[in-house]
Amino acid sequence: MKAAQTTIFSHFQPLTLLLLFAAILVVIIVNKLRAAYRQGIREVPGSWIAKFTNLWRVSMVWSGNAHVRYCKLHEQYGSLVRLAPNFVSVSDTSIISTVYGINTKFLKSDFYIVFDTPRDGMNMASMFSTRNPEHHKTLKRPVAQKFAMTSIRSLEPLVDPCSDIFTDAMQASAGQIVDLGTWLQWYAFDVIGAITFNRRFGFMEKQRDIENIIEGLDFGLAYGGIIGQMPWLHPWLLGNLTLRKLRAWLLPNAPDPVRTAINIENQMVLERIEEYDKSQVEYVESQGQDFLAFLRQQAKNTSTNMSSRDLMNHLMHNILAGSDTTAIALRAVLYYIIRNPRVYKTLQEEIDNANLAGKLSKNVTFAESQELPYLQCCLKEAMRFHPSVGYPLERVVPMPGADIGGVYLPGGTIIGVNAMVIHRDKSIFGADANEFRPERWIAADSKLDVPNMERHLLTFGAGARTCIGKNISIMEMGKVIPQLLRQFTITWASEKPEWEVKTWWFARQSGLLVKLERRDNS
Ligand code: HEM
Repeated sequence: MKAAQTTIFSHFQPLTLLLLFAAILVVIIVNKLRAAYRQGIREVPGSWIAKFTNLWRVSMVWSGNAHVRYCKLHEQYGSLVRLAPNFVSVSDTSIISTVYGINTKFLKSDFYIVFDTPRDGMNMASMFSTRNPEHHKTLKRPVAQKFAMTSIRSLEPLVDPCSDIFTDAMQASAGQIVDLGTWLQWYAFDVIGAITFNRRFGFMEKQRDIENIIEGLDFGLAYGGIIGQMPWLHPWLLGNLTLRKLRAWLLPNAPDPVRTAINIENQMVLERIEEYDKSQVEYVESQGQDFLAFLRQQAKNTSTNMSSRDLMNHLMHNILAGSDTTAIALRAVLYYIIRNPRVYKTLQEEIDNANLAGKLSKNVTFAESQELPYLQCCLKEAMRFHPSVGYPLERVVPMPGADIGGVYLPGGTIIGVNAMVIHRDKSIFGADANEFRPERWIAADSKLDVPNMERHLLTFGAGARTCIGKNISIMEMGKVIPQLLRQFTITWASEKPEWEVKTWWFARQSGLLVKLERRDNS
């Protein structure tokens, strides 16, 4: 044994070790050079460091300024920008239908694995995060009907009590400075709880971050946004079940998105599933418009048995995909209205006239909101000016490669179009694309090609994987905003001239401090 050890050791003399390291270094350098100067992608301009390492891209998103940086990079380099050895950001809009369209061969990249959620000891892809088109179809089939326009109205009775709690709380705070951004987040979370499993989280009633849900999910977004740039790290970090347990044991008070998700599942969703299963007749008849009731009822009607894992996957996914996104859009609408007196006045007049004509119910309905054309323009313009997602929607170029914006990129290259960049494209949205101007969406008045603008509005993504919850959000916004503006005059009350935006996947705003004064209508 001793002799054997001596023999092995004798092979590793300093010179041998040095040669070994040198060989490894040469292999790494050669691989880096090959990746950097791969045919096709080498023609794409960008920072020279980005050719060699993903760290450049990580440093770019780390600051939370990606929404600004992406725009500047495209201004500097043009429609294709290389941000990493294997990643190209694209602002050439002619590729959108090929890359994102129905039956596309450009599949979601591994960026999305950071949004898989843990369940039963494994990481599980959701309808949003799955990279596999067949899996996507399987997940989408049972729920698609509930997201359809025809079903949206059935959700309104679940939304109305949330709007009342919200406006009542604003009544109580009238005249004081209110952090409207936080309230809109509480509102959006409570609405999504109500429509998903017929229970509000209670953020608005308790006026605080219950069970640190918001803190945990914020941390998850920052983690996902940064680690998603190097997704191969994820299995060694929060994607690793053992490491996660160790982290929770060592740092019990640190924000933990996984624990947050598990807490929501165990403390809220499971309880509702049990309640539903115990008294389903009463539940369905009295309140059964929510997603849980729909899925349980559908399984019963079709004699299919959706596993509790799949059921949980659908319900949790609604909560994760539909809360922050809507809160960001709501903040954007109100912020830009408040900061643009001309727009505010026009919108206020539209709402007041409709109200005087008896066209608005106590709880404004979705149908009524759609009869307010200027409001609809404000919603679109705010979501154009400040889309909720601030990163490119990443897709993988299929084998053997594809022509992207005039450059033939090899299969396996990751590309993505960023709504933040496209939405400021003057050739689509007009010379004043950098201004907030809802009138651009009025087809009769606008000198712009409005249908073309609609096609390039990427707030909800595009094509095969476009947002399935879009109508729910538009319904939510269309209902609450007129209700709020009918009751209050809202003014900017922060000492700072603007809000602050930090982007880690979602472009989240803070500092939306306002004062609400009661109006005669309240
Ligand atoms: C203003 C609010 C919202 C915005 C801005 C938004 C944005 C988006 C975007 C950009 C995508 C595409 C992501 C990609 O291609 O990588 C997406 C997908 C998705 N969103 Fe939304 N979303 C919103 C509200 C909602 C709501 C309320 C729900 C559910 C209740 C929801 C559920 C989903 C789902 C399930 C997908 C994946 C669809 C698929 O791959 O088939 N979203 N969303």
